[in-house]
Amino acid sequence: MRFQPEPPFTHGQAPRIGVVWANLGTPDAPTPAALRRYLGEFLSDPRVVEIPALVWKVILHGIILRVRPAKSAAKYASVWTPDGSPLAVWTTRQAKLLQGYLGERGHSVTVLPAMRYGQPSIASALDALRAQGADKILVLPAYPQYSGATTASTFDAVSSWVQKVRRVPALRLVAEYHDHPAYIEALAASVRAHWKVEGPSRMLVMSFHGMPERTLHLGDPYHCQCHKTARLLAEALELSKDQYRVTFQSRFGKAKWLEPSTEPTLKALPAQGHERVDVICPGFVADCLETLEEIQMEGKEAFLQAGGKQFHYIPCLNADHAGISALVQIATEQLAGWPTTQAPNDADGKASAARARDMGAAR
Ligand SMILES: C=CC1=C(C)c2cc3[nH]c(cc4nc(cc5[nH]c(cc1n2)c(C)c5CCC(=O)O)C(CCC(=O)O)=C4C)c(C)c3C=C
Ligand SMILES: [Fe+2]
Ligand SMILES: [Fe+2]
Repeated sequence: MRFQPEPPFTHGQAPRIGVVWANLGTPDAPTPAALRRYLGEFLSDPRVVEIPALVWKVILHGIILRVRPAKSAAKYASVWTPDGSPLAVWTTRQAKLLQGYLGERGHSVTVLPAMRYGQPSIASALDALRAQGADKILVLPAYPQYSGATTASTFDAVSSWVQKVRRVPALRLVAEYHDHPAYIEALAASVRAHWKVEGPSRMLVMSFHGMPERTLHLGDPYHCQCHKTARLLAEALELSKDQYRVTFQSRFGKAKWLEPSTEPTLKALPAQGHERVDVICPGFVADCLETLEEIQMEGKEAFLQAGGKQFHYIPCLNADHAGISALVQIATEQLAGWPTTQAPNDADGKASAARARDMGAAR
């Protein structure tokens, strides 16, 4: 069958509005086998690695998937929690909180977490929302800054699902929110809260996930959006230019990536007179391998070994009240015009009355 069967429909069923809170995905265990599955899917996405397919297939299967899974599994094991991978734990919790906060503000919507790679897949979240009767769905990626590798790839997954569905719901895709005042203020509040306990820092490093530099020249707005987020955050914190740095982490492969790189920057700071550094990762809304292992563990070690004395990692927004409130504000603006404030019973009553009338007229 070309199009999958529609979920059962009962006349009078209240239409629902759904939100998909979409993140990258993470392995389901910190083991080489799970990493091979995860990296195999992730790194086969042409949005992530933009080199000719055949050449990449040979490198990926011949080298990378033989070597990297064991190394990455050991890194994941160092941050794994009793409830699973931090990225999965936070993303699930954030979806629940988002639905709860939206409900408290009178918006009756179902929010489901989804992962671009692994489970729960974007298609399964969209199927689940359709099964609940959702005829309007907002897709909110967990990426404030747009990039082809992340945001566009999420939209690709939505579009593949659309091509298999008979009754396609109304869809809205949120492309970016890198300069949204509520998101900037949530980040600023998290830094201020940290400084209230630890005292202010003379150097704040804002570390974003890297991308191949070529994507910048090809017109990907990611680099520009990271810099705008950083500038707005610095302004909110009243930092002068010499009190913060914008860096890029998680380099992959041999191509040139965006500069400056986080680790060399951290290593250079002590010689420039900085005994203390505070690091925040504003592009990640949830702590994950890249923030916990690469920054909080490896970054700290690099800074201390280079002569630094105090390394402070400022966690991602995670389940932070201001962070979730910012996401609620972003979602609410994007849901504008959709009847989210209609009480389900009310909607149910109106829908069944209207349908009964339609059916009567049709007979
Ligand atoms: C060519 C490779 C990669 C590109 C391009 C890339 C872009 C990119 N990634 C994120 C966010 C995350 N990446 C994470 C892990 C991760 N990223 C890559 C490679 C590329 N990322 C790899 C191989 C991995 C897996 C870990 C490893 O083996 O090193 C994660 C963490 C996932 C987790 O499970 O915790 C996130 C989040 C962004 C935002 C981005 C482009 C802007
Ligand atoms: Fe990545
Ligand atoms: Fe990494």
